[in-house]
Amino acid sequence: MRCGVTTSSDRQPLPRGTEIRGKWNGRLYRLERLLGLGSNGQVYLASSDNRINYAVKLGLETAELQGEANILASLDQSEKGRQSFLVDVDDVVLEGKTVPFYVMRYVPGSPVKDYLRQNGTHWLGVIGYRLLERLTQLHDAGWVFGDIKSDNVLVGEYGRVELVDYGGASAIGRSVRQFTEIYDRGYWSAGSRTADPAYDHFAVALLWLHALDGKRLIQLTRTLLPQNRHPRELMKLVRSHSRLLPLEAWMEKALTGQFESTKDASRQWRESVRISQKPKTEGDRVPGWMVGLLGVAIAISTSVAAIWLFD
Ligand SMILES: Nc1ncnc2c1ncn2[C@@H]1O[C@H](COP(=O)(O)OP(=O)(O)OP(=O)(O)O)[C@@H](O)[C@H]1O
Repeated sequence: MRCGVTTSSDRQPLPRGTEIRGKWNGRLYRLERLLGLGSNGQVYLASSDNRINYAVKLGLETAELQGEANILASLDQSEKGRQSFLVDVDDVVLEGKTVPFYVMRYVPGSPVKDYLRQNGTHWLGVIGYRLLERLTQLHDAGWVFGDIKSDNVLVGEYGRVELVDYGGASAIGRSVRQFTEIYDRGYWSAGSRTADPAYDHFAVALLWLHALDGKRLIQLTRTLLPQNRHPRELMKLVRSHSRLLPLEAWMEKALTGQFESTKDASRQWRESVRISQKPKTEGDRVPGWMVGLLGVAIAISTSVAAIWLFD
């Protein structure tokens, strides 16, 4: 969990149009707008060489930022088939102070909770599947994401899913570096904080509970005595929610660490969604194109195919 020490996020955001030039590598970035304030730093959408597709993270804690950049570099190394995420690491002098920063590929999209609110919960099947596919790649490369939560799971056009904030990623077998309390299996007495794929499966289940039934989840965390925090309490929420009930078996396995692998979690998700999409009444019917979209995501998992579907 993050400790609440003072960091650059407590500082006023830098005005739009601020230019920063790296002290060592010399690249110039123009900060276009603030994307997010984290406990560790400020993240800006930025342009360089007239391309607006960078996210620059500025912080005051050199060690912390350097640690995050190192993780991103190792991830790029172990996931060679993917487009690199880390672009640059440098320092900039601002008002006489040296401020470390690193530059990432910009990920367009909205936090998954907002996306489902704006576009409808019928997107859950496709988004959930794509999230599990991304986690499969990460786990196969030897990493656990750790800090899964709505702000870190961004959904773009046609339900495309990308993770941000890899600062919390941990090598499998190490302790989870960073987590958010209500998503943490340790908090719910459901297992250790050792990084294994099941740690992420648990957090994915909490993500769906939080996104679809946030009020009751928060209420539960406020009223339960610590010794009563347990997956069975979470399952009571699942069983009494019309959207989550069809995913009951999947949610139970995720909350109790019963998937053999993330591939297995992904396969069982697909199966649960397929069954839950069978309409019980006419009004229940999931749009045909949505079923098709999941089918195509499964077959090829590329957005090109999704765009084609809409043409
Ligand atoms: N590469 C990116 N592309 C787009 N948005 C991003 C990117 N990286 C971060 N963000 C946005 O900035 C926010 C804060 O960034 P980040 O999570 O890295 O900071 P943090 O200090 O680790 O935050 P937290 O305390 O919330 O974990 C993210 O929630 C996300 O909305």
